[in-house]
Amino acid sequence: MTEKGKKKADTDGANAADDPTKEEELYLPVSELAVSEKIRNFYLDSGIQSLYPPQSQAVLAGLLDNKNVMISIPTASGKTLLAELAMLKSIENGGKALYTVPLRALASEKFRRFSSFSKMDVSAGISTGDLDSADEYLGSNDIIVATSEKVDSLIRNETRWLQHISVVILDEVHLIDSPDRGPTLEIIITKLRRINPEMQIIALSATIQNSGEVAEWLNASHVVSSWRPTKLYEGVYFDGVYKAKVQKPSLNAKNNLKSSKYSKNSKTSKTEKKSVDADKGETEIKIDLPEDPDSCIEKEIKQIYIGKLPEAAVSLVADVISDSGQCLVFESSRKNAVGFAKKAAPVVSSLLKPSEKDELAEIAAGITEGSDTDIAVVLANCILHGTAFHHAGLTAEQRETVETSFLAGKIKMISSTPTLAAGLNLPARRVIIRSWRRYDSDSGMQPIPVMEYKQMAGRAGRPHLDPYGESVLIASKEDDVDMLTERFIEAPPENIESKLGAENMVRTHVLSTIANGFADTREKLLEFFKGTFFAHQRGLMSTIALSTLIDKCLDFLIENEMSQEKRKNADAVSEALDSGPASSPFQTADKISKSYTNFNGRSDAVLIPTTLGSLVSKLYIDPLSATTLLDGVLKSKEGGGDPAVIGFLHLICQTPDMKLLYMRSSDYEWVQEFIADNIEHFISVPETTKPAEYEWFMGEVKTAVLLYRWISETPENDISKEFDVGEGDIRNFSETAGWMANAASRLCQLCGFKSEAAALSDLELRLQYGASVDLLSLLKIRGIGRVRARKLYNAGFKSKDMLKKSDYVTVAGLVGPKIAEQIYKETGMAIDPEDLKNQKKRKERLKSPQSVGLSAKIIDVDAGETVSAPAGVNSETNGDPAASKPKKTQRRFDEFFND
Ligand SMILES: Nc1ncnc2c1ncn2[C@@H]1O[C@H](COP(=O)(O)OP(=O)(O)OP(=O)(O)O)[C@@H](O)[C@H]1O
Repeated sequence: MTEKGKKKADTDGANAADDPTKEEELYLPVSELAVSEKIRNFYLDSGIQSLYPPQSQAVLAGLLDNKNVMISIPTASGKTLLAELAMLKSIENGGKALYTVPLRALASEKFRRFSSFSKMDVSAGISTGDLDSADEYLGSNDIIVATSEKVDSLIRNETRWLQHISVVILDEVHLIDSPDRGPTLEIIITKLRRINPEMQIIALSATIQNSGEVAEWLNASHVVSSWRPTKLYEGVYFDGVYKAKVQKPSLNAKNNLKSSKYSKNSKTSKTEKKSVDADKGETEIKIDLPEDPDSCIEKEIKQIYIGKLPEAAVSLVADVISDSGQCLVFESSRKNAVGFAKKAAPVVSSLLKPSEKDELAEIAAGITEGSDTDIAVVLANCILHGTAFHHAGLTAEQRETVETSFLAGKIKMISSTPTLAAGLNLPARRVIIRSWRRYDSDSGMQPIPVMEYKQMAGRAGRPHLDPYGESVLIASKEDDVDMLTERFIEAPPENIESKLGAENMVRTHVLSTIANGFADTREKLLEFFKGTFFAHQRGLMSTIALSTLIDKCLDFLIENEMSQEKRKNADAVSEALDSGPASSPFQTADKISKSYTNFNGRSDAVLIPTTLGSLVSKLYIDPLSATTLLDGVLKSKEGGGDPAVIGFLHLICQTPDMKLLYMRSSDYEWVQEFIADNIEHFISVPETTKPAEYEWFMGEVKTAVLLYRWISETPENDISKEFDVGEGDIRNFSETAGWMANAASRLCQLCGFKSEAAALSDLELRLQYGASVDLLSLLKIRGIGRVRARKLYNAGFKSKDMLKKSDYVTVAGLVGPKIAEQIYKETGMAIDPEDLKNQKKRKERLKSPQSVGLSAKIIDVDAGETVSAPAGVNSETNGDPAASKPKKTQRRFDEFFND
């Protein structure tokens, strides 16, 4: 650190961040940062000369001095850079960093970024393995990226390198508010703080109302700012007019940027003019209002007249794309997201250049190469026209293609469900929030939360690319304009609230807390939970709620033999110490406290995890799932054993860890019939006289049938149509079911139920690959997949061993050269060089001048069987680039806009 920089950090510390008069510190030069020259040069070389004002604040608040900092600043204002600086500084001091994210896709994005740190000799790893593995091999990395669920499982599996973490980054910490993910996030923070009391915590969040409360909980300096690198206009569109306001940068809510040595944009132009498209009759008026004396936020208003197409949102999309911008449209449902991408496609297509169309055709071809489902074809068709949709029903690969093609500027518009708002960094010039209401099963259509609106709106304005961003709410009547402005644009975001009070959440975390030795008495359990945000936020009230919940959960765990309660006496204490997970790195010497006090009137006893309890904790399943699975297997054994696959699948669907498909009115008849036909295969069937239970049972059966179709090799497209789900949903269902099958198998092993353990282990593999049992031997070859495995099997190659008798050309003809090479490598066979030469020649022929271009790309895939078609397809295109579309895509193209 330079002397000057050091002095500032020492003397000013966190207080400087609260002092708006110290403007010269607002744009801290990178060259003066208290990090090594190597790190400074890395950023200087990438064009970052100085820190943005909120970033400077964070540094002054102790980011580089091992202090905890809670940073609540808008999207794209440079949070990741702050996380990087804190991590690099800590690593420089001999530490190790853990970067936690809410989504796997985000983990990959961050991992890609941190991999570029190899230039500074800093290594990065990503922990995406199964939720029951310790991933010890990652310990050699300086930075490890993981989702919060994965971190929770690493703690449960007592991963050793966790003890060496010197800085943890909590990305999107406002997700503490999420009922699904929030409790786990709170618990991992609480546990990590116990494991490494000296660890620095950097919490990153979008602007939320009560970030101060989170900062207090984390004992962190608080940096809050509405400063953005690009201006964000927030407004409402009605009847051809978009009226918007922009809020000028505000630091710590009260700071006002004045001109200074480092401030670059202290004044914004008052009379900027946008180019006017005469055809559309577009004009722009901007009026600067005087400073608002209360908030010190300057307001600027603009009004744009947008050419009216029959659909307002399409006009807004066309307007921004014709001005070289890109657009994100948020919808309330998947159906609407797909519908709007289709609706906007012809208009967007008319604005594309021929070269852009060619690029899009290649991307579309990639989509149809990867999947044969109807939805993939619709997506490919949209992409050909420059639009796309994005929702959880798409596969991870499809979503990634849409995201990267949008980031590269090729796809011009994405219409998406709100999941994208909380996800990747996908900024656009204009964000349109087409549906500001969403359906709620309890209360019907309801306005979305302000925080969600702000997250969506905040995606507008790409730093370094767009001069400004615009968010647009669409009013359907004039009266709605003011209402929408007040309800969303001018409203503060809601407070975030802990969701840890739910019994199922507490149950699973009580078990893991005992299993890892974080607490061994009821009192210590309560003490542990007092370290959570739930307890911090609720204060004294939480003690009553928590002690009642903990008692209830402990009763369940003791009754189901996952924990034992031993009364205090010398034997019990030594027994507890002996029988606990002695190798746990997290247990401290004071594991068994000398003084036991009564807890809630219960006995002063030691809590010990049983072997079953420890296993359930490591398997990362709800303890209730474990009892459901074990009870089911026991019941099936009592009934003679050997249940059919559908029986096991239904058992898995009975666990609380599985999400279920909804019953539609058209489902009742066939599900009832299916139950009647297979009644003897179900391990338990509720009585029809209990309608609520029976209704639930039918949902479980419906989900089990989907899984059954998947493992019976029913094509994905057929499953999609039958159950009205996307390919991504099929993968999610089968992945969770596979995880439960694995857990069930391990539980059976523990209980000595060998044949059930083996059957469930086979089922896990089948769920993983979506294939019948006869393919299992082949499916163990990496990257082979169920379709290729079936081709090999049908050609007589029924196992790895039988493949050893094959010749390369035949195998390559069946599965394509790449996979054939992989098979040969894995089975230890050598490829005859002559065979390889012939194969290459064949490939070259396919790349002949007639085959070049899109059609070659589509046809020349690695699945050998399709390679015979290029000439026919190419002759169809007749050299016309517009006709260079995938055959399949074109075939279904006519139907595309008609439904
Ligand atoms: N001080 C800076 N000077 C110039 N560019 C910067 C600076 N800080 C960050 N950036 C750039 O701004 C862009 C957005 O930064 P970043 O991704 O860190 O924002 P973010 O707040 O993490 O966004 P999000 O909320 O979407 O995750 C990146 O391209 C980054 O390189």
